[in-house]
Amino acid sequence: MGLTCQQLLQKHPQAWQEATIHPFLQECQQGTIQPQQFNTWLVQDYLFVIDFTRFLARILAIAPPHNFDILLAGLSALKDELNWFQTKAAERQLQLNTDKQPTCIEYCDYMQSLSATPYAVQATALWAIELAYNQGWQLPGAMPPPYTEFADRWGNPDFTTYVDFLEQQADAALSNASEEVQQQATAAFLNVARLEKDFWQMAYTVTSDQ
Ligand SMILES: Cc1ncc(C[n+]2csc(CCO)c2C)c(N)n1
Repeated sequence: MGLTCQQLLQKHPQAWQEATIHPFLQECQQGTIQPQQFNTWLVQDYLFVIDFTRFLARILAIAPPHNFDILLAGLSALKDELNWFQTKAAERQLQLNTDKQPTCIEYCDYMQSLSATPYAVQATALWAIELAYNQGWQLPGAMPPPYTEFADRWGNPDFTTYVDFLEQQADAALSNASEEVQQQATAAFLNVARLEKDFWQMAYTVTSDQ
């Protein structure tokens, strides 16, 4: 019996809710988030996306060629994404040349460690990481400025379509995976969910000098 991404969501609703529903996002939607907390998240997410770019490049290196279209689209979108983070940070006068916080380090180390796992596991993790932002920024509903463009960037229908393609690719890789690989994919999904929750929380626990 194969494993699918939808089964992971159905079997672990609590873990996934905690990854995608957080006071940070609700306060963005209400316009009540403290700028210092938002800025902490923004800088750390930029540092995360740099490592995510390397993670995606390593996935491309082991992907079957028929998955290249989607993965290359994702990689080339990251060029704009990183530039956009730099623009947002400059607008807020934030220093991007900053140390990673422990949660950001843990998440980046985790993505690095996934390179030792089979493609099906990495494709599942990639889908979960992107879905977390797609749903997280979509679920609260329309956000007021200056958060509108953040919510639109990751909640928009084109990004949802991209995440759907990632799901299809992960499902295809999982469909002929052994029991052991399916267990690894489940563990990856749960790790991503936990790290996403911790990443939102990081904005509150860290006293930022931003
Ligand atoms: C902690 C954290 N988790 C997931 C994402 C999602 N994400 C990673 S790269 C990227 C750009 C398009 O592929 C997006 C949306 C994030 N940014 N930060």
